[in-house]
Amino acid sequence: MKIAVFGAGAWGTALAVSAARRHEVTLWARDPAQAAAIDRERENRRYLPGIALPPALAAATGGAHVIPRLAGGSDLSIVATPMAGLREMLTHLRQHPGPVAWLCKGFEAPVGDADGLLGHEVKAQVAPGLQAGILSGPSFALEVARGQPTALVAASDSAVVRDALVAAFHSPQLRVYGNDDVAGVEIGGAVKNVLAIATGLCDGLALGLNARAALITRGLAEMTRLGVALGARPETFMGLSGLGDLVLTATGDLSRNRRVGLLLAQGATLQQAVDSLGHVAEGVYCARAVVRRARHLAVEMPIARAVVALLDGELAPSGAVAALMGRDPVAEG
Ligand SMILES: NC(=O)c1ccc[n+]([C@@H]2O[C@H](COP(=O)([O-])OP(=O)(O)OC[C@H]3O[C@@H](n4cnc5c(N)ncnc54)[C@H](O)[C@@H]3O)[C@@H](O)[C@H]2O)c1
Ligand SMILES: O=P(O)(O)OC[C@H](O)CO
Repeated sequence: MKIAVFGAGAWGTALAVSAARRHEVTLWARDPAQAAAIDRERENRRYLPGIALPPALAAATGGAHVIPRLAGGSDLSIVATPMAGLREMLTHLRQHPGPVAWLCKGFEAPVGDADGLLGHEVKAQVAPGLQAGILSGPSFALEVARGQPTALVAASDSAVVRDALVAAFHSPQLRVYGNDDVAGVEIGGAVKNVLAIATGLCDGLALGLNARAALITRGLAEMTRLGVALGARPETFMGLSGLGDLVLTATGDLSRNRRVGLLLAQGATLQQAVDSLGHVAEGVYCARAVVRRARHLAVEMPIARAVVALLDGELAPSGAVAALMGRDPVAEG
């Protein structure tokens, strides 16, 4: 099949590499110099160094006007930008019938009094006719690019989209499970980023393994509460995009979000932490949206609130710990 991947960061490149072992893949980079370097060097040295690109992967560039044409010539289009680029990409794809899937894990940053939206809510606003979904789950780009065993979840209310994602990416190295709980899969992928900042902080402060297990477990409870309030199924949070991605991101040192927490614990400023990554850490950008939506729905999310207070400089790392541990006793649930 023919697959177009829009966005040549670490994750778009890794999935393009994985699919190009069996399919014809075009990897679109918005920066012409980056596209030329990828084609010349047969490697994405800026975002995924050390991974050779298969011959069936071609780099492309060009302004927004080429996006509908590339999508039209493909059986599946993948939006591989961070959450901040999803709205614009879907706008360029609004006349396209699909199938389309995005990879980003987050909420849009809130604008004014409006809530920050999940991917499917952005799609409903800008491209309501598009057959679309999300590919998510516990997956570090480097491991997927190396062909290490990984399981993903393809979420869409359209069986056409789920089937296209399975046909494109399922392989002996990569299992792709279908799910029609789009909101649940999106919320799992977004909230785990915020919680990974918290566990990075916890480990950076050497608070211990008990503390880390408590954060993961109580974080999962927060994620599930928000998800159910937003219409997701509770069992989704026991799956790949809930517990699975939370465990990976909260404990795996390849995680950029976890690294933000580790760096803050060492005394770095948020700007220093973000600058040192060279990649997006979505938890930094969506934590406020998570907390705001929770507040509007009267959902209690103390860990996410502590992360926002830390990111906003209202609490120091030690203050965030004290704020969480000093809360009144409550029943587990
Ligand atoms: N890296 C991973 O292991 C991984 C795994 C699963 C999901 N994700 C998610 O995939 C998304 C992309 O992550 P990544 O690791 O590829 O990020 P990255 O930082 O490695 O690369 C981001 C890419 O998007 C481009 N970009 C940035 N802002 C843009 C915008 N507004 N419009 C268009 N293009 C833009 C950049 O030029 C770059 O090519 C994130 O939401 C991330 O949470 C990442
Ligand atoms: O590096 P992170 O923290 O953005 O996490 C990458 C993936 O989302 C893990 O599934």
